[in-house]
Amino acid sequence: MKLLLVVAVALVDADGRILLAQRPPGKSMAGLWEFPGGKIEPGERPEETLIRELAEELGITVKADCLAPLTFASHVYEDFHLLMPLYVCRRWTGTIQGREGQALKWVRPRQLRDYPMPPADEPLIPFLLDLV
Ligand SMILES: Nc1nc2c([nH]c(=O)n2[C@@H]2O[C@H](COP(=O)(O)OP(=O)(O)OP(=O)(O)O)[C@@H](O)[C@H]2O)c(=O)[nH]1
Repeated sequence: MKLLLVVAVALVDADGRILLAQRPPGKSMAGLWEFPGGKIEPGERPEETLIRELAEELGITVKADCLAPLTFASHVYEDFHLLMPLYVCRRWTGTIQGREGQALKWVRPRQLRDYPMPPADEPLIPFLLDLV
């Protein structure tokens, strides 16, 4: 089975809320809420992937040393195995905007379970509850 490496980040604001992005219609798992991020392109370091994805998806600038590793997801989907490191970031520059038409929501860790997420993400929630 194919191993898919995706890198994601929990952006945390000054109130301890976490940013979720809603997968747009037409994509797999449309409507579910996920952490910003994406697939690692050949030759990229995971931090570079996140820096690129955060600029493309949200219009913000993040430095590699503001990305702290938190945990990872390992989940079997129907046609691939997802391995997804999750970073935490509390510092960025620029104003967050959904540049790909995706809805965005700042969510308190205790409210994360109110937002349907991809199945790979559910085991990550306790780590976020501990963090904030
Ligand atoms: N960015 C992100 N991707 C996630 C999360 N959880 C999760 O299962 N994934 C999966 O990881 C893959 C990320 O792909 P992507 O974000 O780069 O590309 P994409 O939306 O076009 O995916 P697609 O090829 O399934 O349509 C998707 O299969 C997505 O469903 C998450 O919290 N954040």
